[in-house]
Amino acid sequence: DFYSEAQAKLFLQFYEQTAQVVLNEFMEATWNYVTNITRRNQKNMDVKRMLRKLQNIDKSALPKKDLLEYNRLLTYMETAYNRAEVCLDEGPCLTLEPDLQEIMATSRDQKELLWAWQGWRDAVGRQLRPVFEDYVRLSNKAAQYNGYKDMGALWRSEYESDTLEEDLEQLYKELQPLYLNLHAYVRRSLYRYYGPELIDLRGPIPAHLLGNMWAQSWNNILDLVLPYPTKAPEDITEIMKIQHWRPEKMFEEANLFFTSMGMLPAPPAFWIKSMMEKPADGREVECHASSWNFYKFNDFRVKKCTEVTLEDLLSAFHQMGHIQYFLQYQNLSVIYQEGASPAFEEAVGSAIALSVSSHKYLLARGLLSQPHQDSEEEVNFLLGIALEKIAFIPFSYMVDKFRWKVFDGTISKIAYNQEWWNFRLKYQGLCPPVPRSDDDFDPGAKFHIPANVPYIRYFLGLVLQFQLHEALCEASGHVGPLHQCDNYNSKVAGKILGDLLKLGSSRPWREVLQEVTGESNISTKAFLTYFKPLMDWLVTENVKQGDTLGWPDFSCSSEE
Ligand SMILES: C[C@H](NC(=O)O)C(=O)O
Ligand SMILES: [Zn+2]
Repeated sequence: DFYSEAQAKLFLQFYEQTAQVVLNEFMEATWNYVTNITRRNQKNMDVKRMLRKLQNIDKSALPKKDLLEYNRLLTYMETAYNRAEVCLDEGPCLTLEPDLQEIMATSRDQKELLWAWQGWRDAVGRQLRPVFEDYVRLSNKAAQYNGYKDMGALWRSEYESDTLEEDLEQLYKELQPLYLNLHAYVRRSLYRYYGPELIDLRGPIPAHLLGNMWAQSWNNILDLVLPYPTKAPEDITEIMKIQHWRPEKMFEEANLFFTSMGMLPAPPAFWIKSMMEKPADGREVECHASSWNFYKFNDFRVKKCTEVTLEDLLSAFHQMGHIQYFLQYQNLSVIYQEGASPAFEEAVGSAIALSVSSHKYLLARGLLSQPHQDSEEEVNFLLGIALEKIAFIPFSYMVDKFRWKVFDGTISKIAYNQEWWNFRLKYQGLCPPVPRSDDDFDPGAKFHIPANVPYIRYFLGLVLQFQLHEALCEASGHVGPLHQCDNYNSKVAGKILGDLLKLGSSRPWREVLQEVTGESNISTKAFLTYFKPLMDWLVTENVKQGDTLGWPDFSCSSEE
């Protein structure tokens, strides 16, 4: 064998020490950059980034010249995204967070929505179009240096499966009926509000009307689509503002939930070093929310430009799920300090957030005052959750299906934008509200693409979070509909979840999943159980309205 046992141990010890130091320095430098985007920090970040790349040589054994070019491109794309803004003819410029996101979430004026939607894509997408093909070329070169045919293959290898793409297609097929019924119902509601000149009842939905810059989740248009408007739910965002919630309190709420389950509290450094709000001193920062492990005892931080809304409260729980994972596995070797798979990292916080969304929890925490929900109010409630979770199914599936085809060359650079919209039509039943050209680069308007962050983890995490939630609900002794389950205070559930997270990536994810849920594969069963009452209602409603599932009229008025 290549190493004797002793030599192998020695190597791993050496690796452990150097990796831990290099990783810590890399994270510090990158943190300094994303929380204060200046030229100097950028330079510093490049060097550190190289070290990090060199350190985990398996990730990019590129020749130095290519490595420098690759890092320059990555930094350029991410910086361009973080600095992009949309300026009014006279007066202020608007940033994505919070300005443009606020418009997309709250405006009901389609002209204003179009202005924000198009302005953002003009500001950031177009700028990245020229560099993206170099990014693709160098990504594939780096992947080939590591023995993969292209970067998509390297990304997929994270899931230790030689049937990943078939398994993903199967999960998507099982969930598609939910999406088609939600899409038809929402389209009907938007037709009532915006009228036939904007909405074709047999066509795709214009992408700027769904309450989100990328139409990836539609929770912000619940008021437009409420099944029983006379039984509208209380507005939790309003209640949070009236109760003077602050970002720090939102993270404290999440921390409290984990400790109520007997799990680990966020350490002092977290509360001191995190960036929980967009700085008021004019510093340019990367607002996209993320959690950070500094590979140094108890130094874990979150970075989020938190607004006081229900959406951001749930997002704070999502981030605290990442922090809890860091805490639980921090005594493992650096090599194992990651999730069982990236999907597990994305599922933890969101699984807890399913308890937080429950009527029972929100009532107990004083965020709702109405003691119970009748069956119609439950349909309203489930639709609210569906607008976030069911709408997200096709978006989270298609982002990397698109990128895998870009990396493997099926989608050539002259077709990037056209293919992106083909995928948006095929999977989401959306179309651009204004004609697009090949100078546009709409994929570049979504953080994860310029930031080089894989996305299929969110699709798998979406399914897995319900699977974990169901297992924890069973353990905590919940009886009744899954959507009424709240695991707050359950030490039994906390023990199961804590033991899962302590393993990091030291055990194959199928084994780990089997121990917690009894199944060794990611399964849509819990997702379908959770939404069954709503699905029955949607199917009945769509039949009553005579609505067509899907979008046989395949183009928007703007594309005629
Ligand atoms: C779902 C994904 N979440 C994240 O990046 O934390 C997103 O925002 O698109
Ligand atoms: Zn995440």
